[in-house]
Amino acid sequence: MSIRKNINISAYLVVGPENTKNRPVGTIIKDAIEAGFTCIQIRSKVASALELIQLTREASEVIAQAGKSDEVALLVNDRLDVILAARKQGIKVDGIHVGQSDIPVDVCREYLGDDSIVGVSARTHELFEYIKTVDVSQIDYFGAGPLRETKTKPDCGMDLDGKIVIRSLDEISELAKLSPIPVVIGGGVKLADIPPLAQTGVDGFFVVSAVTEADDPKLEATNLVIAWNLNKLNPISK
Ligand SMILES: Cc1ncc(COP(=O)(O)OP(=O)(O)O)c(N)n1
Ligand SMILES: Cc1ncsc1CCOP(=O)(O)O
Ligand SMILES: [Mg+2]
Repeated sequence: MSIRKNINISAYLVVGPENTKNRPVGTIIKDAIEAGFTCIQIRSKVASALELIQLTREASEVIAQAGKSDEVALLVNDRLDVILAARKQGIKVDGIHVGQSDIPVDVCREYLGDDSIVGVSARTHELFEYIKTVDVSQIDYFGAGPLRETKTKPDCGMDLDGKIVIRSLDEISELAKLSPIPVVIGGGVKLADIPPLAQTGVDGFFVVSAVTEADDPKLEATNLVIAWNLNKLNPISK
């Protein structure tokens, strides 16, 4: 079955070389996958296209070596060009994550094809109206948040007036109920947040620093996965 139909965003790592305290990205990804993470996104605002292709290749190999190419999705943030180039080189990349100012969803879908995953960051401004009304026919999940401000992405949750809007657990529960497609929540998420977040009914959490900056990334990733699995509600069927 295509990984798109089987998408699992319950434990989602976003990572790039600027996040790892100089440790190899591939090693952090390996730790996360062995800990049970279900989705990996390569995201770098500093790496060149060639570096991103190489990181994507390493991530894809790590997933394959773990025997999880059919269960752990590998996405690239923003860079449709990088995905197309990687695929041209025979690298298995499963899709893209784009935000509100990135390449439009219909273009991503056209170039990546029906078996690919296209994830989209939900709009901050008028979030609930957006979730209820946007055409989701080509979108596989919404990324939303933040739970709190985060130095990993200082503009996360920035409203039209430049203020950062954080989301309460009640708002996140509402989002889970309203969204016609799965929702993954990130931005400032740490281990202690997982039990209440898992109880909101969303489909998953995403983290950067909780894992990539941990003294022991594998242990932290393991604890995050265990906490999610112990506390998650039965997903709302969508
Ligand atoms: C899973 C997930 N959700 C949201 C984002 C943020 O995407 P975007 O708004 O495009 O911002 P950048 O990540 O490009 O800075 C994400 N990357 N992943
Ligand atoms: C990529 C991204 N998109 C929204 S918040 C964020 C960064 C989250 O980083 P952290 O988990 O370190 O707060
Ligand atoms: Mg983006």
